[in-house]
Amino acid sequence: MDTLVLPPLHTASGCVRLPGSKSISNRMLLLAALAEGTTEIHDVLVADDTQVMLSALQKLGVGMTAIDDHTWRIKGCGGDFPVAEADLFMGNAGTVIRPLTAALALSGGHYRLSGVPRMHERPIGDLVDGLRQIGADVRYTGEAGFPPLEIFPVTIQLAQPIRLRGDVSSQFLSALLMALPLSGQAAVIEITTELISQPYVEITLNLMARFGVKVQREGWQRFILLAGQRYRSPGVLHVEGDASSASYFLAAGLLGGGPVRVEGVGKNSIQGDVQFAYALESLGAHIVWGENFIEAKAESSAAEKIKAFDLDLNHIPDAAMTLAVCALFADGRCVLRNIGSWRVKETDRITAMATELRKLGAVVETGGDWLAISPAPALCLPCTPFGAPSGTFRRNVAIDTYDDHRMAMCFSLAAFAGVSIIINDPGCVRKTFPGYFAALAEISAPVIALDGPSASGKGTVASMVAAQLGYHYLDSGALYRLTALAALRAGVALDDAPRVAALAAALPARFENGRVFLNEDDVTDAIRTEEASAGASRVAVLADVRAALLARQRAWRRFPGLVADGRDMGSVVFPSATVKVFLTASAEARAERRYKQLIEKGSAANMPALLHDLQARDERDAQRSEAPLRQCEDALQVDTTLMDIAEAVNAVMAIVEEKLPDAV
Ligand SMILES: Nc1ncnc2c1ncn2[C@@H]1O[C@H](COP(=O)(O)OP(=O)(O)O)[C@@H](O)[C@H]1O
Ligand SMILES: Nc1ccn([C@H]2C[C@H](O)[C@@H](COP(=O)(O)OP(=O)(O)O)O2)c(=O)n1
Repeated sequence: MDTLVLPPLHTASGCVRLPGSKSISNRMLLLAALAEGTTEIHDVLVADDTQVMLSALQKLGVGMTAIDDHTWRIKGCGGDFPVAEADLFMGNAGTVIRPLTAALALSGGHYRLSGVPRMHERPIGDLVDGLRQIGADVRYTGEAGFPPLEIFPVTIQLAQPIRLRGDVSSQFLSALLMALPLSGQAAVIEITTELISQPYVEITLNLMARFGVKVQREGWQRFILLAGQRYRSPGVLHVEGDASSASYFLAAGLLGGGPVRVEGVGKNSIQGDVQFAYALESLGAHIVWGENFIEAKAESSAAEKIKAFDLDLNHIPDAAMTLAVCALFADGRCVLRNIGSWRVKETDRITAMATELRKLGAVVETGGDWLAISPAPALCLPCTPFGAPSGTFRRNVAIDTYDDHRMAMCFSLAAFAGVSIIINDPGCVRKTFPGYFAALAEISAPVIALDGPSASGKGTVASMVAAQLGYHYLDSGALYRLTALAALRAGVALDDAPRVAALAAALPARFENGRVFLNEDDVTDAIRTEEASAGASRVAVLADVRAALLARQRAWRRFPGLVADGRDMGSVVFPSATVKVFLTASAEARAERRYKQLIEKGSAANMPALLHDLQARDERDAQRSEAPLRQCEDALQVDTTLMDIAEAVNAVMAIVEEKLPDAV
């Protein structure tokens, strides 16, 4: 089994672009297929659960074109699927099997629906009961009440109101609501129990309205559809970012100090899970709401724990899992209430959560629909950006994830206790967020930033420190050199900012085993020539070029950590770096090093000319308006004039040991 070792995490800050919402993506894809006309859907989530929907619709003969990875053009079939008989694989995607079962039951075809073994343990009886009341012929081919299912063609009768339970999953109601307009008849649904997870039903009603179908609702008990309503394509739609996925990063903003901003959801989101931000506020987070972002940071910078909570979380069952892990950091017993739906999700989440939290040392009590978590006294930690005593937390615990993406994602937050955590089968996040760990690393993986002038030894020292720690290494200067080389080769003037920036943004660069490639061309030596060095220094003054390279540099921040060298690593690219070193040496010492380097390579070298060039480059790097070379206030200086390489490495390692003791 694959495992991922997360390093101890201490701080989190930065910005995360969220993947598209799963709930919205799958509803929009289905409604577009059921509509008349063509719909273009942008920002669709690319993950297992949406792939299940796309594959099923494709198999049903719906006309679909991928414009790019995240954009689909769907030619609606008005509910008349061109393929009238099919076997459809539903994986473990509840947001696919429930609505498709209802839509297919009303479509007049013959279909078989099955999924992974866990899907065959997840109840669907309430929906089937609802469908049978209107004459649908849906049969269980395994155990009664559970998939797999077989659906036969019938004539639908909507004379009586449909009586439906709403206390196991709100998806049964969403599924019926989305399917009923296919009948063209008037319909009434009466909910016979409490309706859980109501905000998800609101998403359904909202999206149906965008496709032209209005549902009248009397409280959460009665839903009325007038006759003759048909879905019509609204043209172009955009999927919001996933609010459940946002919860991990917002929680990281609290546990790791923040601020952490998630982009793609905001104050006008139609997803109920944005309410998680209010829950987090009650734990001590400071939240800022924007049109298209939410930002979280710890309210206080003093050493304190997060506040214990007792919350009814029925409205945010998915994001609530994130709160369960936050409870490890609380100042007392925390209670999560009204979360019975956890029992029928990807796994029995109440049992799974309790088992894994106990491994970390928490005392956990469970009930049918609740969970109480008391951090063991040893776990009552101060919020970590302010110095958690990591010796008190169980370290290197291996967390089982039960093929449940949310178990993997929420338990990653336990690393903010300042201990390493092992995530078993981390790949299960592919269900809704394949890039989750990369995104978490970009805001939280430890960074050691080494800045300084040319030939101070940055590259040599940074790569050796990275090797000692097992960290990744970013030679940011190489990106400027590659940009200059690409421009020289393409005949683009080095001061033509827009064109050089375009080259920088699309740089087909690869770093492999110490070699550097532009496309398939090994340019390791070519970027070190004097021409490329002078060119790099010229393109580095262009603001557009620096902006174009920013995201690329930040993407190097991966687990277990990064050593980055350059001119602005600590000031601009990684301002939250845990360790910042300014490496320097006298101009004479640096010129002498370059001289030796050239002689060793067998190149001609002239000491006075080298010194002159180096001073000119220092001047240009220091005087430019964009990210000039300077020592940050929070950087420690290491002057290597009188040090050899080993001494310089030791000097930097001594700083690392003090600032990042658990890395060494
Ligand atoms: N402390 C040092 N003492 C002597 N030579 C050094 C030292 N640090 C680096 N060098 C040598 O100086 C040259 C330039 O070092 P490099 O790491 O490329 O500097 P930078 O990345 O700062 O431009 C290399 O040949 C390297 O071996
Ligand atoms: N983060 C960075 C890294 C390099 N640069 C500029 C500074 C130099 O002129 C070029 C090449 O950088 P590099 O570190 O490879 O150069 P030296 O080895 O220090 O001579 O790019 C920058 O502006 N910002």
